[in-house]
Amino acid sequence: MAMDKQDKKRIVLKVGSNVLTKETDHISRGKIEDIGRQIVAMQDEYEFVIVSSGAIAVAKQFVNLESNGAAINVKQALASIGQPHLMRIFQESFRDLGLLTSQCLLSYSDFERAQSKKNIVNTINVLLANHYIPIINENDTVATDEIQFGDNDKLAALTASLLKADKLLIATNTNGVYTKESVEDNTYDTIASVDNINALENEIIAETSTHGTGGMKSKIEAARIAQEAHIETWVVNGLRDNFIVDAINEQYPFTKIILENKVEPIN
Ligand SMILES: Nc1ncnc2c1ncn2[C@@H]1O[C@H](COP(=O)(O)OP(=O)(O)O)[C@@H](O)[C@H]1O
Ligand SMILES: N[C@@H](CCC(=O)OP(=O)(O)O)C(=O)O
Repeated sequence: MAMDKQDKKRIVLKVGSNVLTKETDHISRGKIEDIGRQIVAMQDEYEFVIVSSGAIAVAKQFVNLESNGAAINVKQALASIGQPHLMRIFQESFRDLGLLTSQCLLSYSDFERAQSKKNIVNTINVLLANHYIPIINENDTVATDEIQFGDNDKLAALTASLLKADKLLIATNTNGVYTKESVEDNTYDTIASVDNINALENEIIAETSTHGTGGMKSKIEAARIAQEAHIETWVVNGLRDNFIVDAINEQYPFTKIILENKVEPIN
């Protein structure tokens, strides 16, 4: 039996540049189709809001900007060039699967103004009620480096908390957060479930991947914001096919950052 809209679980899914490029120099249509197919498979039970990076990565495949200006402004210009291409790829790929898309560009300062917050919630609720999938990115042109340009992990967490999401999924290029020791000896053991964010922070090494911006640090900071809003965060491996459905069915290792003092049931 199909569920009422109100009964659907709301997932905010953040996809990083590395996932969208599958760690290459090009945006992967195949990955965007993989995300779309999973949304179709789950749409009776879940509604999705996507926070997508990739504007800079997509622009880099077309242009090499000449500039003596600050590196941040070059990135902002690249984002401006890449964003419409990124949206076109989402729109075309999702349309072929029968999914409707929309674009929302948000800034951190929008989350500090009551009226803006109200408008974000109301707009996104209208979109979802009409079966449009909101695809959010930071409004990179107006972003400033003081507020950490390029940290879509935090943007996704603020969005999840504003929209009262049931879960925040951060898709990256690892099987979640690995223990520091296992990274150092190349065995890569995933921390399956954790409620203590301070302890988790100690596992991070200062490293980002080829296209990545915030590294694991910004994902854990995002999880802290989500946890404060009583939302569980899952750090999942977006490079795998079917990574959302398989995470829900616990078919590969990933990290759950659960609410504080919540004891996980023993299977
Ligand atoms: N403990 C850890 N476990 C897993 N990845 C880690 C850890 N510490 C740092 N990292 C780094 O964080 C990267 C993911 O973040 P990032 O490069 O910003 O990717 P994204 O584009 O998905 O946001 C990993 O590829 C890895 O290099
Ligand atoms: N807004 C930028 C992305 C910044 C960002 O957070 O990147 P990532 O670490 O890959 O999630 C873009 O669209 O390229």
